[in-house]
Amino acid sequence: MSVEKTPVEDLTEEQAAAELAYLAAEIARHDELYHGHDAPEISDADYDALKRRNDAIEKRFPKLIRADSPSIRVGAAPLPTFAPITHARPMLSLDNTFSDDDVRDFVNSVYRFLGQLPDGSIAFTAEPKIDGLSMSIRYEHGRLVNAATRGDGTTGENVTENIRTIKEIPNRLPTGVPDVIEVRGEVYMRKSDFLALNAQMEAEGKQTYVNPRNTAAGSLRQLDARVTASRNLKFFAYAWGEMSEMPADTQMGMVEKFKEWGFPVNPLMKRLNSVDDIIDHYKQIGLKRPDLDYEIDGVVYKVDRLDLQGRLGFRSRSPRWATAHKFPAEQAFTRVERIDIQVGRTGALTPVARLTPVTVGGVVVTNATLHNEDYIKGIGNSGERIREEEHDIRIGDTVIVQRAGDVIPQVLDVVMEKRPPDAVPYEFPKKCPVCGSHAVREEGESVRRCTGGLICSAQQIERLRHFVSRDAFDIEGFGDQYVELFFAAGLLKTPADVFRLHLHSDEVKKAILEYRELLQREREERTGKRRKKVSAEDSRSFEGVDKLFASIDKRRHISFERLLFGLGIRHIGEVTAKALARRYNKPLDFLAAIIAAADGRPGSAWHILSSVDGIGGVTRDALIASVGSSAPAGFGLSHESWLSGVGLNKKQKQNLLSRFGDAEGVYRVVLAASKGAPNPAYKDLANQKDVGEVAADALIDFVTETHNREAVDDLLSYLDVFFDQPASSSSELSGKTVVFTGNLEKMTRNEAKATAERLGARVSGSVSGKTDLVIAGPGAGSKLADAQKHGVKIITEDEWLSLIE
Ligand SMILES: NC(=O)c1ccc[n+]([C@@H]2O[C@H](COP(=O)([O-])OP(=O)(O)OC[C@H]3O[C@@H](n4cnc5c(N)ncnc54)[C@H](O)[C@@H]3O)[C@@H](O)[C@H]2O)c1
Ligand SMILES: [Zn+2]
Repeated sequence: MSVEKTPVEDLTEEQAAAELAYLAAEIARHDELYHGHDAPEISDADYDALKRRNDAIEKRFPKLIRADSPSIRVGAAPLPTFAPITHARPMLSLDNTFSDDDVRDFVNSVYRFLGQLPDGSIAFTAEPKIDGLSMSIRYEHGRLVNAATRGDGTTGENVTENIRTIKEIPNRLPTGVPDVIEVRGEVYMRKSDFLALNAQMEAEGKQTYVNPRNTAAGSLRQLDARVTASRNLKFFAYAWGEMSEMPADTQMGMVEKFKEWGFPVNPLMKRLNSVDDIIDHYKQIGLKRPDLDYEIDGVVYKVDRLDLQGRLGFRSRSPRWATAHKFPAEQAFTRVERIDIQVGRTGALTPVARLTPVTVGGVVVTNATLHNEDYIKGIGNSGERIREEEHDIRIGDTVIVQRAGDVIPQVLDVVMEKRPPDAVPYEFPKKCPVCGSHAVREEGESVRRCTGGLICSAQQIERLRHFVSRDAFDIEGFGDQYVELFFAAGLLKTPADVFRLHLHSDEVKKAILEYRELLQREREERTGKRRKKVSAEDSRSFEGVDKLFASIDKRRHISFERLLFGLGIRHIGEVTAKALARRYNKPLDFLAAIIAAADGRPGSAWHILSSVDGIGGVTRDALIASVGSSAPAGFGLSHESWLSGVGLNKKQKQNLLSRFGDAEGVYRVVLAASKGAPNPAYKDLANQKDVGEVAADALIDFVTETHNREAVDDLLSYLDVFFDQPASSSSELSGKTVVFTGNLEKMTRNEAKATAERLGARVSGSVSGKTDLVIAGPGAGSKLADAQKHGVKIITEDEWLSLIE
């Protein structure tokens, strides 16, 4: 998704520096994902756009070029899993060109650099840019001695054993080959092999691969060379590293030699002089692209004569004598058969278009994400149009999909001429397709979310993890694995199930045992070693289970604020939970307050009116009051004179008129707002410190969902909820600011903090003149020194404990 960016010419130096820092980190991250892990997060086109932005900023602010700039780095550091190999000559990247003009510029720059007129006398080779993984293979005395990936250009990964499994790559060379040669080229996977592999994965119920490039890279960088062998990888030779002797003096001549020596070379390579011929060859290759059995992402041009290449030399990350002319992102037409809604772990509803399968760049595309309901309508994240009016996406529509590189394809546009006459605008569901709870969309958000957090199976794992976590119910020993394990075993669905686990103690133990066996089997498969079987009688294995039940039991006595926070209601963080717990001191009061507030939840007109610039709460309420007392239209009072009578200043009046058209428009909105104005109960809830409207709305959404109330009632039947006493003002500590530092030995930090707060103290993270007391455990450092400096009283943990007794 594109975000509006400040044009490079408008950036201040400060903004430029900040953006370069961001881009350096972001591009390095994508390099690592792409080159290091063969698992990119963004498309190549998006990645290239980041690089271009970086280059443009650096061009305008050359002083700001960073030492870690992506314009001077290649690839990503080799993985430590493989032994490193330092390349005898660096393996560089290529400069990119995207338009015909860029190609002209490249050719002209070559002539200029060599001090020649662009008279067409210099020959260039043009060959497909294979989308694979570059490799340097070293032969000594005709024998393959090692092979390395590019890595960061200087050091690559030793993958010799894996390379030996590729049949196309000779192990021995014919006689007459120079003593030392390094042949470089691209390892790739054929599209047909890729599709067959995916078909097999699917048949075995396994995860399929995304594209041939990442699959080739992943297949090659395997610790077990047998896996590589099973993948039928291929190779094209097109470059070289160290050569003890040069067998040719042109690029073309070198590639011909490689062919003679038994290496596969690409048949579409040509030698050309004029820019027009070069561009024509690019187009020819582009036309053949869909029929080639390997993926290519452009055409590489290189100066043919090696002596000229030598004079042109290198920039920091690429040769000056070559460039890669990239193809635009690949697109195809297909039909939207269905729109499915997926519910994520946080409850977000994401629409996915199910497409008639279509091949885009060798990859069969069947799905495309539609992001959210606005995207379907053609509206972007900031409310801007991303497609023409009426080009909303409908079931039955023929659409243009783009697979800009590797990630999930996008639907670019709708072909209106092919829209079936009966296609209707897509109606986004208002209910969660997984659990049936209502799905709400918050003001200013594009995402619609399921409110049935506790009972929605799409979200349950996430909620349960949160429920048992440190800051919520704090159940000792209940880690994420247990949550997943018990969930999978059907023992744990809602929070109340946590307190029922001990009733299924045998099943709990069985689940844990099976899990341990699985871990052991995996370990054995990895290491090839067998171990003693874990036995059910092994009592030690289950020591932990009884402990777990004990720590669950301990938490049946729980504070209201932890309970509230533990439910994982959206926007109810610790601070808000605490504020609510302080305000209400019976669960029923709390529930009643929310139900009363639900009836008085303001309508959208009220929100719209509140959002007009310059209209604060007082003015808004005055406007609303005025429509209640005098009804203009019916009593001969014009809308204009009504508006003038409210007592607005000029600016406010202007803003209202420009937002709602005319006085009548303003009147209508105010009237609607008066009907949907918040009631006192809502205001009371939302106006509390640390609560606010967003949290109030989330609470209402949660409580008004029957399923949630049932789940909470169920939970409450196991709990003994206590409400923190309002801070007793008689306590010695009330109103004091305290700081804990060093290691506390008898209580956790959280416990210490909670007790201090219960006694009315404020807990701060740093010592200042305002601090009243520092509790220092062993290992206290700078805070202790600060306390001494400010003359603050310092006590030990034991002294603290006796103080609070
Ligand atoms: N999606 C992402 O997150 C992400 C991240 C990093 C890189 N990338 C993609 O990877 C590429 C950038 O990586 P790069 O630095 O390797 O540059 P590059 O792929 O643009 O060009 C250099 C490489 O081209 C290869 N190549 C293929 N055929 C060739 C031929 N005939 N002659 C010479 N070289 C040939 C070589 O392996 C060489 O190393 C871009 O396509 C970029 O979009 C994507
Ligand atoms: Zn749901």
